[in-house]
Amino acid sequence: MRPLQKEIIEYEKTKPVIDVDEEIRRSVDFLKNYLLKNKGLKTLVLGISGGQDSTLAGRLSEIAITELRQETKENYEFIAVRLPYGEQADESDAMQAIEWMQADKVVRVNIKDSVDAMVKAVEANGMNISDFNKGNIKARARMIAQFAIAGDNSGVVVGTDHAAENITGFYTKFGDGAADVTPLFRLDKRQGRSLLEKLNAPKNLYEKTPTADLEEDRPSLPDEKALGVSYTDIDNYLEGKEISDKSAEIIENWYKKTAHKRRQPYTVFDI
Ligand SMILES: Nc1ncnc2c1ncn2[C@@H]1O[C@H](COP(=O)(O)OP(=O)(O)OC[C@H]2O[C@@H]([n+]3cccc(C(=O)O)c3)[C@H](O)[C@@H]2O)[C@@H](O)[C@H]1O
Ligand SMILES: Nc1ncnc2c1ncn2[C@@H]1O[C@H](COP(=O)(O)OP(=O)(O)OP(=O)(O)O)[C@@H](O)[C@H]1O
Ligand SMILES: [Mg+2]
Repeated sequence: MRPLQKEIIEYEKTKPVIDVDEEIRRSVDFLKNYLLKNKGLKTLVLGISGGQDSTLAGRLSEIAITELRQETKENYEFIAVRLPYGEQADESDAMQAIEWMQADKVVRVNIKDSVDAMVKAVEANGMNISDFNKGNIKARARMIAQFAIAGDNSGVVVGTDHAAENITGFYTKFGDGAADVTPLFRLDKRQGRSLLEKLNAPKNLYEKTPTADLEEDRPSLPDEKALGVSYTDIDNYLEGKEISDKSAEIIENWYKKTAHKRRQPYTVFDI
């Protein structure tokens, strides 16, 4: 195994082989225990995009909340949040995911006006916000909405970060990277898919091509195209398998380049 590969696997805590039932239970119990240990917290809040990760994190959240309600007789709730930028091309997938996970409540916040207003206000200073940069504003607008909903409902924001995304830093810093609890941390992409399969999710949702879908110039751009490496290679790398030097180098470059996203802000004590 490559020396950095070993270090990354230890950091991401990915197992080469998982017991799917055990991992489902582990995530559900984690969410339940977190709410039970932090008295006053009653709600889990999560944006549902129609993609694999939020479908899984949403179903795990609903299972946790349903069990908590049954076991405590208290008013725990899971709020699924739709956060389209205007019209979303795969809106029907998002609604199918919400129906399947049986979310207690659905809230819809269209982020278009706030994102466009932010772009306009910044550009009024003579700057030009690129389509790529605007994509990160969209991810941060979604973060603001979810924290506002959590704030109004004694809730915490669920994040969908997992090993195969964390390793490449393929998320917006303080955007979708910002959350209170991340039940998928440790799992790679195919392991997440196997949890969804076990939970009897609709196949079209977990076999869908992963996309951040943040750019207007490149709609539904597959993550694998943006990253230059496949999730199969990333998963194999995280499971300690040998992959081509070319793919390993791409992964390790992303890992090094995005180190700043996996930590607290730098201070005078860091340099
Ligand atoms: N060395 C360093 N030390 C400390 N801070 C550093 C830094 N380099 C950049 N930064 C800071 O980080 C910022 C850049 O990071 P960031 O804003 O995240 O932006 P960036 O990493 O450039 O872009 C985010 C990437 O994640 C993808 N994404 C975003 C959201 C969701 C998903 C998804 O899969 O759903 C994917 C998106 O498509 C794009 O490729 C800079 O503006 C700067 O503020
Ligand atoms: N249009 C959206 N509406 C609601 N939430 C969203 C939307 N887009 C992104 N999100 C949130 O941002 C998270 C990060 O997006 P990401 O694309 O990594 O995950 P995903 O769409 O759930 O799965 P996949 O990686 O398979 O596309 C989502 O899991 C979801 O919580
Ligand atoms: Mg997506």
